[in-house]
Amino acid sequence: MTNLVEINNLHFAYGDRPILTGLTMQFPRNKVVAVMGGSGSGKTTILRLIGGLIAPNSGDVKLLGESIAPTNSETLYKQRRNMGMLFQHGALFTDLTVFENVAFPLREHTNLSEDLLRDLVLLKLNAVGLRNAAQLKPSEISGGMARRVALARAVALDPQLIMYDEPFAGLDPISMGVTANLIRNLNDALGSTSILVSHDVHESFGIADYVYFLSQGSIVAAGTPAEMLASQHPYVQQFVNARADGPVPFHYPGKSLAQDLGLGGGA
Ligand SMILES: Nc1ncnc2c1ncn2[C@@H]1O[C@H](COP(=O)(O)OP(=O)(O)OP(=O)(O)O)[C@@H](O)[C@H]1O
Repeated sequence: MTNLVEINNLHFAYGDRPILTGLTMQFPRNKVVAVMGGSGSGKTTILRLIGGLIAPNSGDVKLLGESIAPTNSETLYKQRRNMGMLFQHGALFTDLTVFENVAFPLREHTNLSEDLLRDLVLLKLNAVGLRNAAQLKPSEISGGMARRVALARAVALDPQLIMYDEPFAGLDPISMGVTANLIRNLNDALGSTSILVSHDVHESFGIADYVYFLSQGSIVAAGTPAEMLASQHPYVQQFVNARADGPVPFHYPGKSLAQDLGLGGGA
């Protein structure tokens, strides 16, 4: 099986508001795949569906050929064991040291001896350059370092799938580059598959094998970063060139301003 994750003709709505409409995507093994799209286009929703936090209305998400089972806690628990997630606001536990933050998933999911656990945690911290910060508390490290600790924690169990939601948000340019390289290197060292949700074209294109552009609930363009840079698709062009005007909507969908102000007029 070449795809670790497959999404087939998936529909999802929050209440009566459709978010994803006929979404089909593939995430091949050992690849870093970026998912890009305007604010509110449904990128985080895709990660939540893959993580089984929410269930599709129709269509399905498969991990290793098996449907993600949000309603079967035993199956979902096993599937989650194969996933590392770095969510947008995935903060560290502030009262635990850096070491204990990374040890947390190992303590939760395994019965490793203290010695083995210590070695594994130190290896993960070493991979993100923070072995010597193991005994510090989150309040004693920088934002970029905290992101790297969260990264070490996300890969503590050597997951086959690693999902990143806006991993570059709020980082200075150097930390951004460091984080991007880490995402690529961890993916290759672990032989895993990474899904990267990000607005940052430069960093994402620098490390991704493949890029999906999401708009209005489905994929509007996809290809390698080089293909996307050469694409004439107006949506891709607006994104890649960071233009304020274009098909990427600025307004949250709903009534027009004229309607809201009681001036009549169309949508
Ligand atoms: N729990 C929820 N209940 C209702 N609507 C929600 C919920 N979570 C998200 N939404 C809506 O679903 C849409 C898609 O949200 P999502 O977070 O997936 O977008 P996104 O592409 O990740 O956006 P951003 O880049 O701004 O983080 C948004 O319009 C949002 O308002």
